[in-house]
This record gives sequence, structure tokens and C-alpha cells, in this order.
Amino acid sequence: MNLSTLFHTSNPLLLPLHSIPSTRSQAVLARFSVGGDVAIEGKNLNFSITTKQGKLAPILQDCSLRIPSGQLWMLLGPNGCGKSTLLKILAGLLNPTSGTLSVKRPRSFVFQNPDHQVVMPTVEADVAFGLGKFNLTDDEVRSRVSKALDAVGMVNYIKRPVQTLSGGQKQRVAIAGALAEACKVLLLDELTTFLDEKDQFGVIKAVKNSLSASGEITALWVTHRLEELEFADGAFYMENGRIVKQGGGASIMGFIRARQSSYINQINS
Ligand SMILES: Nc1ncnc2c1ncn2[C@@H]1O[C@H](COP(=O)(O)OP(=O)(O)OP(=O)(O)O)[C@@H](O)[C@H]1O
Repeated sequence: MNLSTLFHTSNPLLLPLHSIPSTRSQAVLARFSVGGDVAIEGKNLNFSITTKQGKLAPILQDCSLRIPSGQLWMLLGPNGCGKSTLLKILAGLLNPTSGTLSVKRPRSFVFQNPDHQVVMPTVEADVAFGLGKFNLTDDEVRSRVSKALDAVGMVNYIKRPVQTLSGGQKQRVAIAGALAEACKVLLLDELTTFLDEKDQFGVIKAVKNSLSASGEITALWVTHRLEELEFADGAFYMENGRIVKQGGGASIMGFIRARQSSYINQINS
């Protein structure tokens, strides 16, 4: 099931971050259209929370990013640097405090834990769940479900009860739910964190296949796993709520490895 179906709303109160009092009253949020070749564009995005003491605490500061259509980009950075918050803003699940944002629609958010998302009794029912709103015939629903499952390599599992699937298979079903809804932008939050290598690469392959099969889906993938950069068209690296580096996968990998060496040297000195 695509959770955007459940949380398809501009109301952040339904989301896990609902307890954050935002400063939306101060927001200066301009919206503009993304051009044909750009799927995601954010300029100077800021997001702050109000602490219990009534002070403003910045979570994101001046984040700007631009992702061409049809590409897979990755977002990396240390724990707590703001990756998930930025992803939720791009998904429309949180509103930025200020900045401008445009993301092609429909867009879908896939969560780290597939058990929060794949909840219908069978694979078929789960992928079909979000299609109710489109007024499709039964044949059209069946065709969309089967095409989406094919793109993620899960078509042979169509009748399977979801509780019999591995974590990676559930992630692929969650992605299929988004594809069935014809999403243009996939926002993927640490999909592979809990997966072994086989499931990890199954999920990466599913995303790559989905992008190449459609030619117009764009994905932003949050990860801690450096080896996944090999599959990226480009990547962003964040620290302390800011995007501090962007570039090709190899260049971001080099940048992170240099950072890691410097930490190791500090520990050993
Ligand atoms: N509900 C909340 N209340 C207060 N602060 C929050 C809340 N959710 C997130 N934060 C803070 O916002 C910052 C960014 O969190 P976020 O989850 O975006 O980081 P992240 O880079 O995705 O981290 P991780 O890699 O650990 O998942 C962190 O300092 C976090 O503590």
C-alpha cells in the first residue's frame, strides 16, 4: 500500500512528526512549476521547530536541490542531520518554514519499515489498495497491479499473503503500490537499512527497473550505505541540517571516505 494514500494530505498532524510545533505562521512558501526536465526543485528550504521552552530550533537550513527527471539520486549524511525531514518536505508530508519547492506529481513516500506500509492481507490487495480513488474498471486495476509487480520482480507473488514475505519483498510491494498509482516521484527513506545483501540488491534492482521501465519516474533515496552510491545518477551529502556537497556518486563517495579517514585519524592520534 502506498502510504501517500493514507496520508495524502497537506496536514502534517497525521504524521509521525506531528508533535513538532511548526512555525508555519511565519512561512513564506512560494510554489512554482517544475520544468519538463526537472522533477524536484527546492530553493533555500528551511524547517524549524519550536522547543518546549518556546525557542525556535532549526532542523533544515537553506537546503537547495534540483533533480532532473528520470534519475535516481541519493541523500546521505550522519544520523540526525535532517535527511528524513527533507524527504518528508519533498513528499508534502511536512511544510517548510520558508523556501520554494516544486515536485512533480503524483509523488509517493516509501518508509523504512515496510510493516508500516504493507498492511493488506495479500500482495494483490495491497498494491490495488490505492487505486480505489481512480475510478478504474476491474480489468484496469488488474493490469496496473500486474505491471507494477512486474517492474519490481514480484509478479509471481501476486496471491501471496503479505506476512509470508521477506522485508525486501515487502519493500518491493510498497514500491509497486506507488508505481500502480502512476507516481512521477518516488521518495525512499532508508529502504535497505534492515535488509541483508540479497534483499538490499533486490530492492535497488526494483527501483532501477521501475525508473528505466517508465523513463519518467524520478527517485530520491535516503541511505547510510555507501556501496549504494554506485547505482546513483547523483547524490547530496548533508550535515547539521545543510546540504554541504552534491555531485556524482563517485565524488560523494570520495568525499565521505575522506571524512571517515579524518575521524579515524582523530581517534587514533
Ligand atoms: N518529532 C521531533 N521532535 C523534535 N525533533 C525532531 C523530531 N523529529 C526529528 N527531530 C530532529 O530533527 C533532526 C533531524 O531528524 P531527521 O530524522 O530528519 O534526521 P535523519 O538525518 O533522517 O536521521 P537518521 O539518519 O538517524 O534517520 C534531528 O536532530 C532530530 O532529533
